[in-house]
Amino acid sequence: MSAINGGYPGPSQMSPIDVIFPGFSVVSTTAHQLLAGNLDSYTRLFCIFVVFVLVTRYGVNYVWGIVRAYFTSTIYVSYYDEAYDMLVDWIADQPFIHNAHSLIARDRSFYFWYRGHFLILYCAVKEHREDLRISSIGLNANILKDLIEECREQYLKEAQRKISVFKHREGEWKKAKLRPVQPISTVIMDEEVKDDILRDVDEFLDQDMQDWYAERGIPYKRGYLLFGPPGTGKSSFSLLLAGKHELDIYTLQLSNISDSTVIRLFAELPPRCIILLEDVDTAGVGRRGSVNTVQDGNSQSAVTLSGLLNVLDGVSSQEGRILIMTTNHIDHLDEALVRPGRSDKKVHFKLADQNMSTQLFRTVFKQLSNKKQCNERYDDETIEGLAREFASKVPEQVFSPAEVLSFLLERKKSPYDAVSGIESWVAKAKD
Ligand SMILES: Nc1ncnc2c1ncn2[C@@H]1O[C@H](COP(=O)(O)OP(=O)(O)OP(=O)(O)O)[C@@H](O)[C@H]1O
Repeated sequence: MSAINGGYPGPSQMSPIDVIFPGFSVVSTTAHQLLAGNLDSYTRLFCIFVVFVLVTRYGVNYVWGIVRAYFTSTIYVSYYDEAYDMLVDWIADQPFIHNAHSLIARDRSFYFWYRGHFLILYCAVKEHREDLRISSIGLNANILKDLIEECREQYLKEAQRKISVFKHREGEWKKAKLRPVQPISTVIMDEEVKDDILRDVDEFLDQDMQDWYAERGIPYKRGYLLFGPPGTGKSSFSLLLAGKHELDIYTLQLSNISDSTVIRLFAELPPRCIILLEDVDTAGVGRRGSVNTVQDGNSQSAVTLSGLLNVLDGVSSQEGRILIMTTNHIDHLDEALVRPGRSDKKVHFKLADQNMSTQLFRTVFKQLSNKKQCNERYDDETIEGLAREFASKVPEQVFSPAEVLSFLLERKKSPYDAVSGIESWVAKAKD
């Protein structure tokens, strides 16, 4: 034994130097034996292998630890920092990540190039929250500052692409949520009808238009009545219209509100905004004489048609406000509500026809570049053929776009399943 060890501590014995350089004893013992040449060739090969493993295991880590400690710049982003959300949003769009949430679920490192610099992203999970650390080689931290700045800019740009939706609560407007702005093309409807209303809104919001109205003494406001069966896209269209023009949207359910509250809420509207009155027919204000009685505080009060008309015509509802009323039953509405001046344009939202079913199919199964797909990749031609086949099996004007979309979403993993399942779904739905 002593001949083999040659006076050096064996692998099982720890020398104090092992604390500083783990594995030192093993390496030095082996090296000594090799240099002494008193081993047979198999043992020598084995020793070389062990040395190699140890050097790889400890040496690389050790050198990397030194580089990290003394030759890298690092920024730490805690879960509670504002920069955390910005960074995670940015990471989610990077090609080296396929799913940002899988990144954030466990301890791991990612290596990537950013503007010609090699960066390391490390995610550390601590007590159900994650902290991020990004390092670059070199002592100049400018590249990390640039990265954070880019994340911030992207984040702010995205926030701008969200619209504020206000709802009324206890007689006050409350910001309900920020909604991401999607293109209005995602609402599928007759293209001519859509173009017509979009052109009308564009023209109304044109910069010179306010003066044009003022010079002629015409109140600067515009009203639209969107009518059609449930689930045909009336509310979605209104929200996306707000997004398109970067306007805040104020939504009002008239069914539990009094005249005095409506007056107060309209008085608080900002100059340029959209006010959305949903399902005006169900509010009890659809026709003259009908009164919707509600509890408002302690006193019995009700929103009335005349009360609503006064508010819509009043000064507080001018200055560039767009009124959108939606209803499932245009025939239930009083003429006064439908007439031009209050409803300048009436837009019919229809049940799905063949063209709409084809477009809904495309929406669900189209391939998005750089985005993770939840279904297998199919080429455009295949999707196009399947979309036409699918639409030919959906009867015209029977189902709402919401119903067709919901059917497709349940089968979003396979366009073939959607095509093969549509006939039995239609038959069942018609029963
Ligand atoms: N024309 C459409 N194009 C695309 N998606 C649609 C369309 N219509 C409905 N949808 C889908 O159905 C959901 C419900 O639609 P939405 O609330 O806009 O319908 P609505 O006509 O306002 O219904 P309601 O009359 O019941 O208020 C939407 O979130 C959207 O996903």
